[in-house]
Amino acid sequence: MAPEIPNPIIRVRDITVQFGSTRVLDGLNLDVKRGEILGFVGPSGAGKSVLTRTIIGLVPKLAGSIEVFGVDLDSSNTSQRRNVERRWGVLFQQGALFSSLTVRQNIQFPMREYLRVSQRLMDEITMAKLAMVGLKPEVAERFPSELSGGMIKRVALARALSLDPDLVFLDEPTSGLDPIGAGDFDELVRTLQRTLGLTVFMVTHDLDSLYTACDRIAVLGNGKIIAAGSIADMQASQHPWLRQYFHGKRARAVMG
Ligand SMILES: Nc1ncnc2c1ncn2[C@@H]1O[C@H](COP(=O)(O)OP(=O)(O)OP(=O)(O)O)[C@@H](O)[C@H]1O
Repeated sequence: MAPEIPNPIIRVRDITVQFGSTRVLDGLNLDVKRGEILGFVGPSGAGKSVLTRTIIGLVPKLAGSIEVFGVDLDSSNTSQRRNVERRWGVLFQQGALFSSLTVRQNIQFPMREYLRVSQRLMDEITMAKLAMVGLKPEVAERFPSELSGGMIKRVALARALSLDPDLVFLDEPTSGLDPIGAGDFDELVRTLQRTLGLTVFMVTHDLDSLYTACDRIAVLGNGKIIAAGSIADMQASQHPWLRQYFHGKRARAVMG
């Protein structure tokens, strides 16, 4: 386990998650620092999405505690929990936009849930968010089926940013994008993190993202964090999975 971080934005302690008799997370501990982009990696099926969904409350845990912004999510009341939820945004795997809603309606979805503002103000915020993620205003009236994969990711990011969050969860944001599209997306996330002071929890398989966008990396294996640190720490690790991942053929291609 990596050393504890003072006043982390997310503090996960001894989390255990099980489906039937299959234990996916097994006493996992993790801290996420304020203002960092944490890249969360690990073998396919290790439980990266499960941890993300457990932190945001979509998957029940068997044991352990989760604090976000210093609030223990189990002992908080409904209004405290809503206050925490209002301060995070989520980009789910595959973008997960509502297919029957336009881009504008998708981006306004969290606003309707959490804000009490006029339609006109919501429309103004929507246009600002579209510009923020590099999309033209006319995209607002399109449906998800009329967008490219890269545009869908950008709209999903705009939706995640709709409530001006302090923290965003990105679950494989560059999956399905070509290398140029993925590189552009990483750069966008980096720029937004710097300009908005965001903390970013990013599940990824993309080595380029780890090198170009992430400040720190945490690796999941056998239900626990097996390593956490900088890219240099990962490269120096003797753990077999890390050696394969950071020194294998794909890594050599990324490193040139
Ligand atoms: N709701 C569920 N019910 C039963 N099993 C589940 C459920 N959600 C996830 N799992 C199982 O938990 C394990 C971890 O899944 P998860 O999607 O978190 O992996 P991952 O590390 O994100 O993988 P990938 O990198 O391939 O996306 C898998 O074996 C999956 O089948």
